[in-house]
Amino acid sequence: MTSTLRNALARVDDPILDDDIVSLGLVGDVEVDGDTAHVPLALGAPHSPVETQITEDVRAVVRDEGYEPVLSVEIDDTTPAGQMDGAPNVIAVSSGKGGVGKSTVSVNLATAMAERGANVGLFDADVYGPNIPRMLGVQSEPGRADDDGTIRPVESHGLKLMSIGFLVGDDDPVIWRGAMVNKVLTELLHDTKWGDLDYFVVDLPPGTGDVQLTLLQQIGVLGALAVTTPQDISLDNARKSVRMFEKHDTSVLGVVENMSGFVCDECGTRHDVFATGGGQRLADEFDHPLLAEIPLDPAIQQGCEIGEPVVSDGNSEPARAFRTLAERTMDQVGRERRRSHANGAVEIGQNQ
Ligand SMILES: Nc1ncnc2c1ncn2[C@@H]1O[C@H](COP(=O)(O)OP(=O)(O)OP(=O)(O)O)[C@@H](O)[C@H]1O
Repeated sequence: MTSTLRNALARVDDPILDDDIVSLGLVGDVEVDGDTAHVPLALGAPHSPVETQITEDVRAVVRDEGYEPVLSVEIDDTTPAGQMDGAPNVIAVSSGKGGVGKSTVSVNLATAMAERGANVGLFDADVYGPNIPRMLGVQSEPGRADDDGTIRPVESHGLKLMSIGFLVGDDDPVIWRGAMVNKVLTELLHDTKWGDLDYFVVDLPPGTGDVQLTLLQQIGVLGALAVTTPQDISLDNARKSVRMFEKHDTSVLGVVENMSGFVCDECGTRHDVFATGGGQRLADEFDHPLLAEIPLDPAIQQGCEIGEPVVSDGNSEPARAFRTLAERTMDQVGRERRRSHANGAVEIGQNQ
């Protein structure tokens, strides 16, 4: 009976890994109990579009076979899980240089993931410009938790937020040396009571120095996003970021082109203020996907000023672009995790 069900589940495809979920080793031991079928699935990117589709397809097949589905989700893989309680999928948002919109991308990405139903933590590690609390309109400071002295993150827009800005204030010039920055960031990260998270977005300081590397190693990053604007000078810096990740065996989930073009309200014409096609060129050069092109739009900047991420703004063009970014990023996370599980399963001979 369970083998019939297993065979039926092979009708469900993983559209990213391009094979069926049984052959990929994503279906564990199926158990039938009366008219209920328990199906363990190896999935790693909660609320991602593709994994949502896979679970819906599995439920439909199980029902077609005459059972009520009960799914459980657990994954074994070799990708780094965040080294915090709850081992979330850690996504580092990086840029080779400051001012390209890395923090704006981090905030809107994290908000969009939370709006899809995921538990999301956002860590503002940008020591040189910790302005995420302001971008989220956060007035309060994090509190000490009563029981064990850990710090409780601030909750805002469905996210759990901790920022180095809560310690230094965003007007204070940071004159710390690298070692001190590392120490403070590491303590802040580990002393925060994050709870169970699905995704953990880290807004890295711009550049490719020691601070960035230490953080990558400390947190256990699953993959990075490289944010760039379209013009050559920004691309040169973004290229350095991508090389830094590759050198340290950190996957690059994709490239984000920000300030990609400005569409005039009045005439509807697109103006490529900062040249065009740079993000795609960078993506092609390293064979990574271009995940989104975020337009240059005053609403994005205004959202940052008033503390309301533009992604929550209904159907506007920038909101849609950030939502696309979140969906594709989550799908890239799922791809990394399922692929790693599938490869492991093949190696240890479980995928027969
Ligand atoms: N697509 C966009 N359209 C309009 N304004 C934008 C866009 N992206 C970012 N901005 C604005 O550009 C400024 C810089 O953005 P942000 O602080 O996110 O950059 P950053 O790369 O994180 O900088 P740093 O690393 O120096 O802190 C902000 O005022 C922000 O509101």
